[in-house]
Amino acid sequence: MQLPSAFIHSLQGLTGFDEEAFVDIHNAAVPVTSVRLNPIKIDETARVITGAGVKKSPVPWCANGYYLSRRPSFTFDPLFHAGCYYVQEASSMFLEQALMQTTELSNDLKILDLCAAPGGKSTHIQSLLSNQSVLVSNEIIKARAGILRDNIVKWGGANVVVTNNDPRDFERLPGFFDVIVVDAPCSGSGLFRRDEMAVEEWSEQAVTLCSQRQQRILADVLPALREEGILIYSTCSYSQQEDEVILEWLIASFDLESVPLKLQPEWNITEVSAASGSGYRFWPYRVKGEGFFMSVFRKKNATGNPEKYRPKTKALPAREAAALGRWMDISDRRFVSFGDKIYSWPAVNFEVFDFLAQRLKVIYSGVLTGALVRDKLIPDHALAMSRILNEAVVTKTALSLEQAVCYLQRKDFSVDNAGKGWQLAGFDGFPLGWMNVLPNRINNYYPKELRILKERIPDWS
Ligand SMILES: C[S@@+](CC[C@H](N)C(=O)[O-])C[C@H]1O[C@@H](n2cnc3c(N)ncnc32)[C@H](O)[C@@H]1O
Repeated sequence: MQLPSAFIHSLQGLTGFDEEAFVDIHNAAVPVTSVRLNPIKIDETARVITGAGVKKSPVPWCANGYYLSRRPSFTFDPLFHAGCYYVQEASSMFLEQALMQTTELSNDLKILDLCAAPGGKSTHIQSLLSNQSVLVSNEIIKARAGILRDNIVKWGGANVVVTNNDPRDFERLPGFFDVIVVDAPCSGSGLFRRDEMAVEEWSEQAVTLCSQRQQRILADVLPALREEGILIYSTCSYSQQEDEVILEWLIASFDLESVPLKLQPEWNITEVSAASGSGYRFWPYRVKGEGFFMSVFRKKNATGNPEKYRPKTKALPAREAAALGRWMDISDRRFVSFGDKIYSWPAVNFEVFDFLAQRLKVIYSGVLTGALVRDKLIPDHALAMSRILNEAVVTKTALSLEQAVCYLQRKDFSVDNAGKGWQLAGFDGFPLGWMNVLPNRINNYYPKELRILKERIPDWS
C-alpha cells in the first residue's frame, strides 16, 4: 500500500506515532474482524456466527465486543439478519468507556447521536441505555438515514427516534440533551487498511475542509446540550487538524471542560494531552483495531431554556389499542397512527416523542407495529425484530439454515407441519420476520428491500 508522503509527513511528532510500525502494519494488510453482540437478543454463550472454526476473543474495552479469528460470510448468517450482532470495528467500541465513565447510564437520559448512519454507535448506545431513556439517532443524508433506520429496526430497541436533519436544526431544542455524540465525517485515514479508495481520495485540502466542517457541525449542535451535559467527539482520522486542533478549538471557543477517561495500560490506547485537555488515539500497531480518535467534554454553562409546548399527537383510542394487546404487552406503551401505520411509543416518553416529532424530521420512532385493517393488525417486520412482541402468543416456526436463507432471499420454500396463519420465521430461536402460512403456500413477508441478493451459499461443513 502506497501511503501519500504528505500524509506520513503530517503525522510526524504526534503522540505515539511510529513511522516504521505504521507503514509496516499498512503493508501487512492483516484484517481485523470484530462484532458487538446485541444484549437484548443474544448472550455470550449462544452461537454467534454460523460456520465452523470461528473463534471469539473479547475486545477489552467493550463488554459485548468480540474479535473473530476469521471473517465469515455475514451475508449468509441468519443471526446477522436477526440483529443478534453488529459487525463493527473494535476501536469504535471505546464509546462504551466514554459513556460509562462520564454518565450515570441507569438514569433516564436523552442522548443525541448526531452523525449516526449506518448505526454502529447508535446500536451500541441503545444497548447501554435504560428503557426509560430516549436516543435520537440522526443522519443528514436521506439515503443513509434509511440505512440507519433499517439497522435501528433490526437491533430491536423501542426507545429510538430516527431523524433526518441538518445539525443546525437542533437549535430548536436548546439545552435538551444530556449527552451528544458527534462521530464526525472526516478524511477517513483511520480506515486506510480497509479501504484503498480512502487512500486515493486523501489530500491535505480534504483534511482542511473536513476540519472546517467539523467545527461547523459542533458549533451548530452545542446549544442543544444541557448544562453539565457530555459531548463525545470522535473521528476515524489520524490528522491533527481533525483531532487535537478540534479539541483545543472546542475548549477555547465554548464553555467546555475536557473530561479525562481512565485507561487500562494493557489496552495500549495512546492518551494525548493537548494544552487544554485529553484525547485518545488508537494506533493500529498498538491496539487491535483501526485508527480512531476520541475526546470527551462537559458543558459548563446553560444555553437558553427548553420552551413550553403543547402535545399534539393523539394516542389511539382504547378500543383500537386493545386489538393490539393480542400481540404485545400494551401496559407501558401508547399507540399513535401516521396514515395507516401504527407506531408504539413508550408511555413514559410519550411527550418527548411528540415534542421531537413537532420539531424534527422524524423518519422512524419507537416500534412500527403494523397497519390496522378492520381492527386487525397486519404486523410489520419491525414488530418481529423488536422485544415488545409477545412471542408466547405467536407461533414461531424453526427453519433450517437452507430454509432460513431462502426466506431471507424471499424465495419460495416449504416447511413440514407448519401451523396456519401469521407466524414468525425463526432460526436458532431468533425471529427473522413474518410469514403467513396458507393451505397451499407460504407467503413470505421478509421486506423486499432487505432481501439477500447474493446466490451462493458458502460451504459451512
Ligand atoms: C463517520 S460517519 C458516522 C458513522 C456512524 N456514527 C457509525 O458509527 O456507524 C459520519 C456521518 O456523518 C454524516 N455527515 C456528512 N456530512 C455531515 C454534516 N455536514 N453534518 C452532519 N453529518 C454529516 C455522513 O453522512 C456520515 O453518515
